[in-house]
Amino acid sequence: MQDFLKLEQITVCYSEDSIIESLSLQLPKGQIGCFLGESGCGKTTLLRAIAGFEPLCDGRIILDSQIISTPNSLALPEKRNVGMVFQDYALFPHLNISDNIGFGLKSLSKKARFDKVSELLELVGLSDFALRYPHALSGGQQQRVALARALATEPKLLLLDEPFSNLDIETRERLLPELVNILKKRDQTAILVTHNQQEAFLMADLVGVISNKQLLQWSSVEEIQNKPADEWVKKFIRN
Ligand SMILES: Nc1ncnc2c1ncn2[C@@H]1O[C@H](COP(=O)(O)OP(=O)(O)OP(=O)(O)O)[C@@H](O)[C@H]1O
Repeated sequence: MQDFLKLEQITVCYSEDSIIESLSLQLPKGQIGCFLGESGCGKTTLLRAIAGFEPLCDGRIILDSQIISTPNSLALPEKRNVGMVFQDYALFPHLNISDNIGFGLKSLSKKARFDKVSELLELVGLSDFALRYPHALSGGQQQRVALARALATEPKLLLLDEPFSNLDIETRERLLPELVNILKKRDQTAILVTHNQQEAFLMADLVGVISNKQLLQWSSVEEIQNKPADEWVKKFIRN
């Protein structure tokens, strides 16, 4: 399978301090990768570097055969065709839910835009909320709008930072297989950051365990569970 996303020995720093050091991985098209690791290990920083919000100190990032980050060049987030769902939703407060989801679809005809927004509203279970404004939705509902908005532009790569953290268990259990289903149907390549191992194991084709600035293992769920790379991964996975 052709590697669609390649991180080649990337180092990400804040000021003088490196947060991620010489990290490499490949993700084939249509696969879902997931980063796991203890709080503060750099999962979000890594996601932000892939999205183009953080420059690299070293290495390069290649997406669909295009170099999108090196220490000397950084394709802007909006130019690299990467969608991101943030922990804090980042919805437009002055737009209703339909317009939030359809924000990136202005080049479509009114009808095509309406159909696309309707499909996404249904996907995230918010068809009855199309005309509401973000402040009148629960945190979980806002998170689902953010997800629908990110999927709307059909990005080459979808990045999800703790996308389910504000959802109740029932919604999470309903949405998770639905999300995997829709990503797979669209051959959507995605990377997810989560604290929840169960979630990672249910969703991911490839799981990455990060600790001490390094990617300790990047492999299938089965391999992570049956052949952990070292004692640290073994202990972390069993926790
Ligand atoms: N803008 C910033 N400037 C300086 N240091 C930062 C900045 N953002 C994050 N850090 C530091 O970088 C490290 C990694 O943070 P990051 O948010 O990437 O971790 P994380 O694994 O996503 O954590 P969590 O699971 O708690 O969300 C932390 O030590 C954090 O304090």
